[in-house]
Amino acid sequence: MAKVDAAAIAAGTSGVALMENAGGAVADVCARDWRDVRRVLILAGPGNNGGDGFVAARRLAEAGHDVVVALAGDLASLKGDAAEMAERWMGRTVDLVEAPFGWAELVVDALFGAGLSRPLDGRSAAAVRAANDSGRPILAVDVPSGLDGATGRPLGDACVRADATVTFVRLKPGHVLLPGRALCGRVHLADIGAPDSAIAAARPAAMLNRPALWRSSFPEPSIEGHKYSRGHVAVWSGPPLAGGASRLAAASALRAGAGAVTLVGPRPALEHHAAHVTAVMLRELDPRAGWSDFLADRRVNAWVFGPGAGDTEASREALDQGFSSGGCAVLDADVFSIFEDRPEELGAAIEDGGVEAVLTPHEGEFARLMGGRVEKDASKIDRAKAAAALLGATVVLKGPDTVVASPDGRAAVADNAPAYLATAGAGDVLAGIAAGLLAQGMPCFEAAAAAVWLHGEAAKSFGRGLTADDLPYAIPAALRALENGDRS
Ligand SMILES: NC(=O)C1=CN([C@@H]2O[C@H](COP(=O)(O)OP(=O)(O)OC[C@H]3O[C@@H](n4cnc5c(N)ncnc54)[C@H](OP(=O)(O)O)[C@@H]3O)[C@@H](O)[C@H]2O)[C@@H](O)CC1
Ligand SMILES: [K+]
Repeated sequence: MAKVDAAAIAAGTSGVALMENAGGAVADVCARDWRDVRRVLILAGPGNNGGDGFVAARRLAEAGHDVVVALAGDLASLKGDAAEMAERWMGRTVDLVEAPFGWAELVVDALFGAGLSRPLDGRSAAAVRAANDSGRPILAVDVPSGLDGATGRPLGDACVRADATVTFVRLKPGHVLLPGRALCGRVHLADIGAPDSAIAAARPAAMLNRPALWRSSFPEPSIEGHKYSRGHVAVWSGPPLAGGASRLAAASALRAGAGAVTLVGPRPALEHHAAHVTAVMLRELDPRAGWSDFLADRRVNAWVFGPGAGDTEASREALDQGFSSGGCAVLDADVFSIFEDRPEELGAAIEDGGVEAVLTPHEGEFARLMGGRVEKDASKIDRAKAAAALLGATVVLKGPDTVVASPDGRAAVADNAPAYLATAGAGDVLAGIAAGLLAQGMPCFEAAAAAVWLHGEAAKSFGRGLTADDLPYAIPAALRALENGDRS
């Protein structure tokens, strides 16, 4: 944002104009979302975030509100645009320690924004705690004070818990990554007049995971096609009593549009599968040849390994065969135990086999695989990107804010997963959807991002009470939402 700011100013939009628009947007949200509120307390910090607060104070007072500004520090030490805006404020200003929380009906948090450089302490930490404890609604300017907008994590113990946040130009990682997203409340994005050329000057760290990002490569079934032209997915099945996971993946790959899906495994496991599946095919494993012959069949376009596979000798052997046969692969679950603390070796196996791989670890599996190689304080976006670069694969770092990262540096963050999607087996479904899309020719990053989005939409269409068993049946509703252009 500092780059955008500088480029906007160089292109002729003054810093004061940007600040006027930013503060104006805050006042507009106050007036719109808190229509009946009259008494507004504005907590203003020592930098430009505080400057936005002074503009909002003036605009709200002009609109007839009773406004008090509680300033951290003294007026004389304000600088630049913030000093200018403080000068234009003709109303009441008190010291932060005298902030009248009891009087206020709404608190605007303009203490710290993008310039937060260390944990809050002393008077600002006390003010933030008092604001949170006041029971008054809080509207944060840019980011809730105390939150690191780049990582989505508070820098220390004290952080504003806002009901709503107004940010400018573009969302920041902290508005979508957790716990930041929860601390922001409803997020309003305001255009403050930064020209497009200035915005283009900054490369975004990530995109929101929306259909616009991958829709152009989403597979469209052709009327002239047949089942194999829509792709064939092979799913490795582990031992009989762990079969549910691979079955969920297989059913989901089919629902995502793969023309054919086969579960491959030892006979006792297939006998269990046979009691459950109909459209999914079963292929008994040749105890001598393994599944490499099957994968070598040119009609298998994508394979899934991990769900319910088990960390056994047979599993390791089958995974090796998978790597040697190349193709597209979704690697999940037990793959991360098999390669515990050995991501370089997993990366080498992917590279040597010429495999186009999508890896789908949750945080625990990610830590198991990566050991200490990725800085744990880095943002979830940066951690996923670092792993993707090291592994030479698309990494889907799962959670309520799933990040998909490509080795080429692109990343997408999902914000559409409902809380009840955190249920046993949901990850197996995600792996299956991704494989179904890969088999239809979608590139890894796009397939992974689309799978994550569809997974979230499927869950939402089903609603609460969802189990992973329900998810494959809910995929058609998500595909319909995509077709109808919802949320694109
Ligand atoms: N294009 C845009 O997006 C636009 C952005 N705008 C707005 O500008 C905001 C960014 O402004 P900013 O850079 O001045 O930083 P800001 O957050 O006000 O804080 C810096 C001050 O706080 C201090 N400080 C830091 N941490 C501290 C701590 N823990 N405890 C105590 N002090 C601490 C720090 O001191 P220092 O670290 O230098 O010692 C410095 O004095 C942005 O969020 C948005 O609201 C709009 O106006 C216009 C267009
Ligand atoms: K703030």
